Amino acid sequence: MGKTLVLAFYITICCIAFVISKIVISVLIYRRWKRKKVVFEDGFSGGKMVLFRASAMQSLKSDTFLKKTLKLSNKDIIGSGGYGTVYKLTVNESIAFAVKRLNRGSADRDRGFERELEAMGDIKHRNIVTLHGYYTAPNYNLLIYELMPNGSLDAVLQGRSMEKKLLDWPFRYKIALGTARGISYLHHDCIPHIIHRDIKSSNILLDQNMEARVSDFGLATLMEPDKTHVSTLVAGTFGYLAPEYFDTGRATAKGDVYSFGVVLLELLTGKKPTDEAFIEEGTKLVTWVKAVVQDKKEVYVIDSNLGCCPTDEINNAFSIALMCLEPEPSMRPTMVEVVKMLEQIKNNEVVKET
Ligand SMILES: Nc1ncnc2c1ncn2[C@@H]1O[C@H](COP(=O)(O)OP(=O)(O)OP(=O)(O)O)[C@@H](O)[C@H]1O
Repeated sequence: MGKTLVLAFYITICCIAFVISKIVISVLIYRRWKRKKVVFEDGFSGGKMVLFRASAMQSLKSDTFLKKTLKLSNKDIIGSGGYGTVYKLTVNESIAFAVKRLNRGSADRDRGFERELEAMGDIKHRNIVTLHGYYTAPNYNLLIYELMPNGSLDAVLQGRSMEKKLLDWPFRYKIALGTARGISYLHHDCIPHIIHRDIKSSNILLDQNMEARVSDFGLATLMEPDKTHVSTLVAGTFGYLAPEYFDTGRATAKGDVYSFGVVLLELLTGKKPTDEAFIEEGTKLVTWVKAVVQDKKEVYVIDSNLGCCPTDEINNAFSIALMCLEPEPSMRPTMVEVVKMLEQIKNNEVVKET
């Protein structure tokens, strides 16, 4: 009787394990299928369009989409950066995309396009802009993203895209936390891990709910799990780069943490790290804020548009920013720790140095 029971127990365990393994395999196959591509060749211009299979793309006919993409003109431009121009592609009243055009010809730009595909091809996270597909032609490449209706954080902070006063402390806190979660996902959950290398307010886009989405992976570096750094040529944006990067040329996750610290200061003070006033005075946003915090005068430097906000929350946010901006990289928290500390702010817990 005893033996029969033991046997029945083992058989049950085996059956459950079998069913669970089948479910896991099915989920993996489904996820891979979802990311499968629909490829559309364009005989006329010699280009190739690849659309990732996702719900947003399913209702679209690739040839209609391709025709609309090829018709983009100056009137559709919504932004431009050092590497390319961004257009709004309207499919119909309810569906629109952002299309970034990168002219080919320089190895730098081609490499940026490849990096973006490598890094973003498989990512799906609520705080990272989704890449829906791409188009590659002999003279240029296009990247097709979901459209972020509220534009970039720097435009909002500088009052270029919507009323700055709308961006009060609860919104800024939400943006800081969302950005931190997005970077934390890249650093800790993606395999291989991803170092963004160009975290700055113009690369943080805002969706219809003012939720932050990290974008622009043109400089991103994929890092094998056992590595701590990747050697690169100095690239990134002045004002956001960690000091050690100039000496070592090494891209590390702690470099992204530093850049995030600068963005957090921008959110708190409303000042641009590249503000000419700092250059004229021979200082930097980071140095200026450090002196202010040392004198316990945070309240005098916060952006007046933050509205009425709890002082302890603001002081804690300043402390987190300064931890991220530690000159010694090993003293900076990881992005997982940053997320935790930011979450503690709303739980009224005192943020402690890590
Ligand atoms: N998915 C998107 N939805 C809405 N607007 C976007 C999107 N992607 C980019 N933009 C707009 O286009 C602008 C330019 O973006 P882009 O990534 O080319 O350059 P950048 O980050 O501003 O500068 P650089 O690439 O030189 O560092 C952004 O600041 C933003 O306003």
